[in-house]
Amino acid sequence: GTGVVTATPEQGDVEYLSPVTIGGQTINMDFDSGSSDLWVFNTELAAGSQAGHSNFNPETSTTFQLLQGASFEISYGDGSGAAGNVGTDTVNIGGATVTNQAVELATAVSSSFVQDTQSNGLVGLAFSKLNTIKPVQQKTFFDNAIATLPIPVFTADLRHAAVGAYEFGNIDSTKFNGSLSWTDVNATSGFWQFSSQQFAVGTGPTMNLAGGQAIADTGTTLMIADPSIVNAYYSQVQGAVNNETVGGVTFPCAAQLPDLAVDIGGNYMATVRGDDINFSPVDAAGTTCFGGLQAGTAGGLQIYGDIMFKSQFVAFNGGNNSIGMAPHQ
Ligand SMILES: Cc1nn(C)c(C)c1CC(=O)Nc1ccccn1
Repeated sequence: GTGVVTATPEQGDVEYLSPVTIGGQTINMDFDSGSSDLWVFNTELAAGSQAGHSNFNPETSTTFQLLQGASFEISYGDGSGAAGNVGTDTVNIGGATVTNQAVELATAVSSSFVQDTQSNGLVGLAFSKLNTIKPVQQKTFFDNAIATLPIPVFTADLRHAAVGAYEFGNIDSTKFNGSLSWTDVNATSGFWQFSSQQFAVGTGPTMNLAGGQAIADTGTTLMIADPSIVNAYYSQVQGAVNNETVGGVTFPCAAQLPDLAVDIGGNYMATVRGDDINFSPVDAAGTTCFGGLQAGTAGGLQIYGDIMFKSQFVAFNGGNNSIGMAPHQ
């Protein structure tokens, strides 16, 4: 069957949380199309790390089974990470159910996860080749569910400061304008990766980023793009500065931010709304704001995170490894 769950933004759209039922226990988790481990806060974690979180208890699940000798260790591009043991259990996401899903029980998590008490783990939705479980790599929820879904797709409908949805096995055409533009992804990296070689700032000319590549990553808050894009963009924003102390580009909160259009696989220019690029104030007075568009390394992989998803409805097709996009309804 299909599955649909709410995607509720944390304060400031830092991440989006969705209910996941593991062995009958419902836990709010962060769906991440940029990684491939399903790991959860749990009762094996040190009490200090458990504090404030919903913690899965493998002992009270009648369907949990330890995967003897299995472990995981994951680190994310922002330096955060988690590690621990592994079991299997029945995982139900809005009705879409997998009976033998690898559930990774963190015994160590980095401070950024401990501090974010709204989030109790991640559901990795990239390709299973990125799963970190050893000695035998395991499959993602989507990989395990795909054969049972009416269509081999999940969709992300993320909104600014409003409740959206993740859906498995169905594309709700009431959620986007017009029709989806489809692009083949290159799954070799394990990410939902596509070429992104052109961009335009506001009503300006289309500019080239030869060889540009990007991933669609619901687990990343911002939009990490090539410095050439970032510089071209903020050259159009009065008062934008690269603020070393804050760790990225800031500008006056009153600044008028242009839209940014980015190429998706050569088939579609996805427009990211300028006001979504005004991410958050960095000072109490709300005078200076932090940009939702920040620079990655020149020539590196670009990460189109939640800032893009707030403007674009995205369908992930695991049947033919493609991504569909259209502006939100
Ligand atoms: C890949 C990457 N490089 N850099 C600099 C960043 C910020 C990323 C994205 C990233 O770390 N995303 C993430 C973090 C925690 C949990 C899930 N996803």
